[in-house]
Amino acid sequence: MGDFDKKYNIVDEKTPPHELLSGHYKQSFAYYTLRERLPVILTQVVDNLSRDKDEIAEKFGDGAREELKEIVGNISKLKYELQTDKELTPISGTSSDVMTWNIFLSSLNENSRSFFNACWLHSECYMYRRLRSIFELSTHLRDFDYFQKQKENALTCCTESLEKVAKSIDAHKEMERKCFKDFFRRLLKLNLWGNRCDLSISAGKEIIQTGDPYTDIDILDKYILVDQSADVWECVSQDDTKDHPVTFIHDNSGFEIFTDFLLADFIIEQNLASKVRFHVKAIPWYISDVTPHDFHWTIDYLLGHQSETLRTLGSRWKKYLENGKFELCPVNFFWTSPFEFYKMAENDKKLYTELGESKLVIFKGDLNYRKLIGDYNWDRTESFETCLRGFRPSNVCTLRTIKADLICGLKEGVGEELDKSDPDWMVTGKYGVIQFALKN
Ligand SMILES: O=P(O)(O)OC[C@H]1O[C@](O)(CO)[C@@H](O)[C@@H]1O
Ligand SMILES: [Mn+2]
Repeated sequence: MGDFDKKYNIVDEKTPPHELLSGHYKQSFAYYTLRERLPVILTQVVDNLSRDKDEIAEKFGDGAREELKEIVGNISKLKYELQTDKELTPISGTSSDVMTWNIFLSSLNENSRSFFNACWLHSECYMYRRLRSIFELSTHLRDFDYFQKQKENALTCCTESLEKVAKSIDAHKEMERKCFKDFFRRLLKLNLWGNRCDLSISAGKEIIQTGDPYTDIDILDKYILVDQSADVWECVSQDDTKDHPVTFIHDNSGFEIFTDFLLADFIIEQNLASKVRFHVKAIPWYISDVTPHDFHWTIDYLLGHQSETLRTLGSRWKKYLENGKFELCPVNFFWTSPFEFYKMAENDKKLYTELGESKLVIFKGDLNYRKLIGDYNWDRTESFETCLRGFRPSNVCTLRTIKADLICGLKEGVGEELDKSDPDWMVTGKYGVIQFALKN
């Protein structure tokens, strides 16, 4: 265990003998994120509020216009605290997660309880949680989603591509059952690359998906550093588990959630599982993460689209929601807590048990990956199973494009090669992994 880790009370028997990622290290991506990326994200929220103030006042009333001034002041205060590495003070708010957050914060050692000295995962989640409190404590804007417009744009700006993908998939569906394995693996890869499109990495600018990513998908295979898609197929195609759901832990709105639905659709159509469950975030999170509103909005948007292909998909998915083949799980604050997933069994036993009912749980994206293996400087060849530290409530799959400097499960030499050929390979989202672990 590094000296730095010893400063934390969060150390327990599952803590690996590696350094934590933290803004404390000036050459790190954590430092760059806290110093450059997060202040920009806060500034953009302020800019968007001022740009949209008339629209907001129209929707939430004149009281909201008045409150906006105070809200902007509080966001600036949060930005100042972040930039000057202030202490992570208790969260105020009315939601049921406030107490858990504050107990967690008070468990951190005093000398590591600040933005740049805390573990990166914790201080970054903390910033998004504090931002939410500012609105939560207001009278008129409690339910306002300050990232909503960006999330909606992320879908509406790529409908051409959505249509192409959907058409191309339909054409391929006519295949024989013996080819379903390849078809499924392609959908899985499409779903992986859909994760390139999150908004927090681009500080809120849309990443426009063009072309037909389904047909082009094989070209990207060279960027998949670990490909266990065959194991995922093995798991999902087991006949004796088809009465068990497949569960998605969603990540981003826009193109990504569309590809989540395409994969879920295939699972239902091919009767691989009787239902697909979806978990989303309870509050606006990391700009693009899906909330219940985004989930329904996406399906309704497709349902009302002028493209017949998209309308057909939208109405099928709406029907699945009505007949229970798709199930949006009740919001759970565990997903926006500071906890790594190995802590789920002790912090939310019910959720852990519920995930255990599934034949497969698919964790989408970079942040979920960080919570699966923890913000540690793992040996890059360490096995995925080891890094999960016991968190295997069910068969677990992760589809993650690499946007943070932590990874596991690589073959010997792969990381070193990339360090030389593409020094930024861990933070651009250009590379991805499909990793899988069997239930405990
Ligand atoms: O939407 P995702 O894939 O979880 O990515 C979230 C973003 O947050 C980070 O994990 C930290 O800022 C990035 O590395 C990534 O850009
Ligand atoms: Mn995200």
